[in-house]
Amino acid sequence: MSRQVDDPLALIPTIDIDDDDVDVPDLDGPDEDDDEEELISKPRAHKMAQATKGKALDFNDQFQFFLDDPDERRMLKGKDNSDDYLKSRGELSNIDERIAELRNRRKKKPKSPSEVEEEKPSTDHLEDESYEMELEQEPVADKMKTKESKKKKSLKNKQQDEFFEDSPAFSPDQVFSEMKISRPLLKALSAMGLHSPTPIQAATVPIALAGRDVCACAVTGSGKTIAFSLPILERLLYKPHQTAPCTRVLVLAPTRELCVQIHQVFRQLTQFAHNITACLSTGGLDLKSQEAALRLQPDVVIATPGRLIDHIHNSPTFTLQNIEILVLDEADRMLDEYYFEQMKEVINNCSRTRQTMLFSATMTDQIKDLIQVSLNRPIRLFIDDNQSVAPYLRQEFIRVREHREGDREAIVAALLTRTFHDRVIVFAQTKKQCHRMHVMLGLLGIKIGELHGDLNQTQRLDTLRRFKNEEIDILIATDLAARGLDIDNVKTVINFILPNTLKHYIHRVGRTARAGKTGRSISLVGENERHLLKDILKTCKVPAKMRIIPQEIIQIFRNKLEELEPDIEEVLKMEYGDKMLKSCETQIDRAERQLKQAKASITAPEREWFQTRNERMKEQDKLRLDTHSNKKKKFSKEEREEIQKTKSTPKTADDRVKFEMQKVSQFQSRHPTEMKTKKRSRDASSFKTDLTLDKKQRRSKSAGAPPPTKKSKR
Ligand SMILES: Nc1ncnc2c1ncn2[C@@H]1O[C@H](COP(=O)(O)OP(=O)(O)OP(=O)(O)O)[C@@H](O)[C@H]1O
Repeated sequence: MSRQVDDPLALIPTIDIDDDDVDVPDLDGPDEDDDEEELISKPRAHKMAQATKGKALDFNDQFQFFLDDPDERRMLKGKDNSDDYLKSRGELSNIDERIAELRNRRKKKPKSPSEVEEEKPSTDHLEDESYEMELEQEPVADKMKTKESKKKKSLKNKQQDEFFEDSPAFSPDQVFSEMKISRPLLKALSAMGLHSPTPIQAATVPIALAGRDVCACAVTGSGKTIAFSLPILERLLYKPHQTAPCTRVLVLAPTRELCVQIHQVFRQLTQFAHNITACLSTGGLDLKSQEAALRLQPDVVIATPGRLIDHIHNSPTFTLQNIEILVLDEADRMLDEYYFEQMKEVINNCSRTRQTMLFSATMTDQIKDLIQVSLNRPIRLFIDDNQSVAPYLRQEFIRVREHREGDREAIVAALLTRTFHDRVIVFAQTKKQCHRMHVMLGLLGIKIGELHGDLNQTQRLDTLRRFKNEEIDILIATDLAARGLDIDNVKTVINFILPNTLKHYIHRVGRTARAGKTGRSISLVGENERHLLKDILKTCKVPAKMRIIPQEIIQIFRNKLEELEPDIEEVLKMEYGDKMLKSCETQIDRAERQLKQAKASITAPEREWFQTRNERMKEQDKLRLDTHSNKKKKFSKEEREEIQKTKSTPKTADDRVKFEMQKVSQFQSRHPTEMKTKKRSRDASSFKTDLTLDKKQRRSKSAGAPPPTKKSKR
């Protein structure tokens, strides 16, 4: 391993990423393509484990996060959050029971030739060269372009260098006991089966302990959570609060699932340090019990931005004024989408003397703006370049030919029934497609669960729990599951469609090959996605593979899925009926509650929010990918009939893929070249001004401004 501390522009290569140096296990074995289906079967998996044995000494294969935390389950209080309640309402099991019923009905029929064929083992074919050829075919002009952009980049890097400081050298062969960490934490690490720090941990802990701001970037699954948790806990242990208890640490993360996971790591690390308290504050969990927990002034709060802002404005005793350490985990994702304004609000509410640590597996330009304004002389810890996938990830691609886009569902069905039977995450672009594939693959007899934003929090956590506990083999998810989730032993990630950007791709495939383990990603690539494929291939350190599934197999699965279509429709229709019924019941419940409150003349105080209703709706409209708006549009009779007609015509496999593609391209046109648009940089600079103003200035700014808009009623 080499270190480049004297070159301030360079990344700190704690993991050497040159092809020559990386000890990548030979996942391919002998180049016998016909044996490919064995790769995931048990004997081969064992072989893979053997092959990597001893090559990833930084990681402990045995370590696991706690899966069923009683405290988190307690948080899921109230009827919305009780498993039993949902089961009694049939919400958790209904869909799977219906699928099972329809399968039983089908089983009674004799097997069709397609079913016989479907059960035959895979004869997929793997090729190396095709994509290499593709790279060779790149026009010279492209290469020139790359050189040019490198030049620009180095200029920009120069400017950034004046801002960043470099990390002091650290020993890559350290063990935790050699670091300045207190006994209770060392004991906890040892109980978790962790003995030596990963490179990002070895680099971060001493710097963070010295109180410096940190900007860290390391590949997915490299142990970033413990990298920031350890110094935080050490500081809390070493420097207990002087006066009354108060919240001293805030960890912000983009998804509720990720917060739950970080909370679990804190609980594990504090198992021998009972005086440190950590509390979750995320949407979807019971508001009242969270308020009660926050009133106790926990040392650490782990939160998603939205719910935290709610507490800042509506929980009287809760304040961020005493925050000593702020962690922004998966910071780039939080700046995307709906979190932009909310991040501003949270950071502005934190004490200005805080230490800030920013972590991400990928860096964007927008995040660099955030770093400039919210971090103070940060130390830059870039363990890998910011476009790396995990070192032991094997990347495969399946070409979807032009005019054959409708094959995608059949291809995924073929992969899951013939080759990749368990520990697989399939990513789709939309919630609708996720749900449809749950039904479709369930009807094929696959034990599957879905994870996306249309589910309530209990359902989301329950699906995750079932997948972690291996009660289901396949998880089908949107990008909600792409960030930060650490699920043990995910063998394969399948992209039904390539995601919006390279960054999204890196995070998706980062759900496998974690903590020094091996893993595989398989992405379906159509003609429209070739530009992103090229970008991916440029970043490949290990040659990518092209998987070819024989067209006759795909056709068999297409026929099979067409046969299943009436059953899929039936399940979806039944569900729609249930949904309508449930929505009526909810409305009745709400009306009854309002009536009761009116009678008792109790009106619950309205909750405050930092934006007015109008501002919020405007922001949501701006961020929406489709043309649908919050404002109710009045349609003419003809328009209504037309909408009804398109809604009722059954969609074909091609239509569905087109819809998915449309979503991807809507995102890309909204974020051309990953948020480098003028509009976005304007947004970022406004962020800059807002953040550099101190509280007094902000108050006088809003006093001088036209009518104050912030702090509206929610
Ligand atoms: N020092 C260590 N030794 C062995 N295993 C470790 C160590 N630190 C963390 N791990 C393991 O690494 C896995 C990934 O950790 P973590 O989720 O923090 O990664 P991450 O870098 O945050 O990933 P992502 O970018 O996807 O969020 C955890 O399951 C944990 O088991």
